[in-house]
Amino acid sequence: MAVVPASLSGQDVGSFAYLTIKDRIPQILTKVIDTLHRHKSEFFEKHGEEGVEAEKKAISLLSKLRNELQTDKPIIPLVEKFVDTDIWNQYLEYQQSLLNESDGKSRWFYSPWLFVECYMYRRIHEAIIQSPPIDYFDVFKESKEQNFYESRESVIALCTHLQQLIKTIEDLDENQLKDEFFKLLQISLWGNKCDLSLSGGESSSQKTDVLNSLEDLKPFILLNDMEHLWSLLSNCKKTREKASVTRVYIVLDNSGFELVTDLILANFLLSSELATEVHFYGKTIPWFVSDTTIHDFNWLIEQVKHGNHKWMSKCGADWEEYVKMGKWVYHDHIFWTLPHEYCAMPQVAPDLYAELQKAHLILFKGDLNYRKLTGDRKWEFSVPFHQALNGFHPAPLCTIRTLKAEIQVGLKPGQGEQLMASEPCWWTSGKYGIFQYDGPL
Ligand SMILES: O=P(O)(O)OC[C@@]1(O)O[C@H](CO)[C@@H](O)[C@@H]1O
Ligand SMILES: [Mn+2]
Repeated sequence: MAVVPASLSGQDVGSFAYLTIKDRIPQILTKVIDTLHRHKSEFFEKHGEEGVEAEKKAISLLSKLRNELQTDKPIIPLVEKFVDTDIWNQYLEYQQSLLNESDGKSRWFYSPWLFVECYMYRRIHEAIIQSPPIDYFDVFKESKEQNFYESRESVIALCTHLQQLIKTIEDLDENQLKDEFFKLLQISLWGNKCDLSLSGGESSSQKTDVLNSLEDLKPFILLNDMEHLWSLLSNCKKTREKASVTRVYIVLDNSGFELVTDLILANFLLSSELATEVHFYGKTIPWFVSDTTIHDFNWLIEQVKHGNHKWMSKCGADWEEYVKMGKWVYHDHIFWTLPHEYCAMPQVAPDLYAELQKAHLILFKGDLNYRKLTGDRKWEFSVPFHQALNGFHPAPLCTIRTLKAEIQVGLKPGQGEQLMASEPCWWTSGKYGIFQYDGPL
């Protein structure tokens, strides 16, 4: 095993991880409890007294969870049977086996941040599934929907742009097509600013005109491997035999505005023939507030289709058609909501790893994916991305992420230190973004 640095953790007082565990996570839990409260009458209407009792039970489980967290109690095993319960509990044991200090029990502030933060969302899910008949309830649904509604103007602008582009796409020369590809990649990048976990669950939608801001935002792209993506896909297009395929996989992040930007990009990939199939990977359970589940994916396409705007509706109708025709395929896998680093995928989820190996290119959206790709570890800024991936190389891949955690690799010597000196929050504010590629050049 290669030597890897220590994990980011709440032990480092004042770090972003510490502040997340201390402030942001309890704030999210409080919001979840409040959401359940607000739906009390809905539960009553649907399920009668049983619904109200279930709401009380879920709230009491969540209040207990918040107390465990705030008093830094030991991390306890999951109790409710679910597809991943055993894997989670094995992982908890594994984390305990790594401890040589304290009382040998994993604790919120002492254990790796990635582990405890994932565990918190998994415990929220447990509280819900332990509370039938409201065990179907997505506590983050409202916020995700609000994010979409508030971004309406930007969604219309993007759909209109895409439809105009498609009309003339066959007349574009190579350079023009490449420019358009780059534009939509950047839109998908900046779409990642809109996650709801960083804002503690508060509204974080897209209200500015992102299309006309791209030039101004360029200086904030710290690593820009877009050219590699173009070479790879345009080469696939040129050398592809008639009946063969080019598969692009998008490991999705947030629903709402970010998902729209990803679907716009995916639509362009098909229309430009840079890809012939797009596969999407979402989350099986509600995750990190705004992450996409199959319900969010279908809901959003439906909303776009009935958007009451010519070009928006056209996009929605086309997207529905792509799904029906199998040109767009949505996949679920429990691995995406486990706490493991991606380098563990071949052991933990060999079926998923084998699936990813079929991709011509995998796009990993968002900050959490970056944390899992690099193991959420204290890597030096200049360590090559390939090394930080620690053996995870299923296919050529690119991470598209705005920086929202204290982790960044692959920078030029001195670049990270310089940013640190001039702007201490550079890697947590979401102001900067990267396209970081790993694969054959
Ligand atoms: O993956 P995303 O949606 O881009 O970001 C997830 C995120 O908001 O969650 C954590 C804070 O709780 C941070 O790592 C990160 O900023
Ligand atoms: Mn997210």
